[in-house]
Amino acid sequence: MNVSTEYRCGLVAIVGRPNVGKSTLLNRLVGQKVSITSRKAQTTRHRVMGIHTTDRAQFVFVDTPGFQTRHTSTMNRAMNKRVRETLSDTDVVMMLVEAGRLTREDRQVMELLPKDRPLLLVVNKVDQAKDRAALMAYLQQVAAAHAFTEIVPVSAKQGSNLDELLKTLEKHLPENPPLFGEDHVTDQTERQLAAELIREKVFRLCGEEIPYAVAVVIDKFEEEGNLRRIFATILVDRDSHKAIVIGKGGEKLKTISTQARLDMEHAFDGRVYLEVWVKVKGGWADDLRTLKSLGLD
Ligand SMILES: Nc1nc2c(ncn2[C@@H]2O[C@H](COP(=O)(O)OP(=O)(O)OP(=O)(O)O)[C@@H](O)[C@H]2O)c(=O)[nH]1
Repeated sequence: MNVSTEYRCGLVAIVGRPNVGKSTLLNRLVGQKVSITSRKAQTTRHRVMGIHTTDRAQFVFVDTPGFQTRHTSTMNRAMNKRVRETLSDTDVVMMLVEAGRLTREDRQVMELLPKDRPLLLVVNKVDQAKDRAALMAYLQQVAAAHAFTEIVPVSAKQGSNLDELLKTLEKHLPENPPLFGEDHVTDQTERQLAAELIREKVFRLCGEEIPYAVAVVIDKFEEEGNLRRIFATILVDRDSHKAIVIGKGGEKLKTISTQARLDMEHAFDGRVYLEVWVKVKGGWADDLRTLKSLGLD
């Protein structure tokens, strides 16, 4: 049997007003946060938040930049238009609400939902529902509020009914081969990946001249919206190696950090400010830091 003809894969947008449990659900569905080392054309308008792969399907969960429901000025109407366009770029839209609550903000989110995609309403936090009758009444209320393709009650926190949710989602994914292979996804943290990308550039750009192991320490890693500010130090064994890594007039180091930064922006799908220093390893303090960065302390 040719598996690829039956395999399902697609982009699943997760939307919902703040606090409905989007992050909790995503963590439950995909486990550890992943970094993508290779972006795909299909995902350029989205940020891939996580991937769940089985032997039958691959779910690529994405968020929708600019999704907001608070304002209705002209500028935001333009923004909402963009949000709508971005959402119709996905294969399935999954909207979350809290069991027992349907607020004005929820209704505003509903207004932004595309009409030509499968729409899944996930009623989260059912563990908080008072009783079965109240939950049934609530499900009827949300079913009347918008034309959802499916409604699935879950508790992201307790992990209940998530298999059912994935089964329902799978039905609505198009037949496609998986978008991401294992080699495109790493479960390294973004911090580790940043260090690895710098190290790789050092080897690529001065490999022959630096025969000894080079360690990269991430001194600071800050996230601010879509921008990551990363401060790193390349630790080398001797002064002569430091000179090689820095290069004439700092040219080599500049190339290393520019190439590493571009790779990071690609992998993290966001802007990166990168500052890289070179230091000669010396003394116990640096050695300790090196061991730490290698996870060997
Ligand atoms: N009781 C209960 N609480 C939940 C459940 N899912 C999430 N929560 C809680 O709801 C709160 C908000 O959850 P988040 O996952 O941060 O919500 P979010 O939608 O990502 O929020 P924003 O990042 O603000 O958009 C947290 O305190 C969660 O622990 C659930 O199934 N049951």
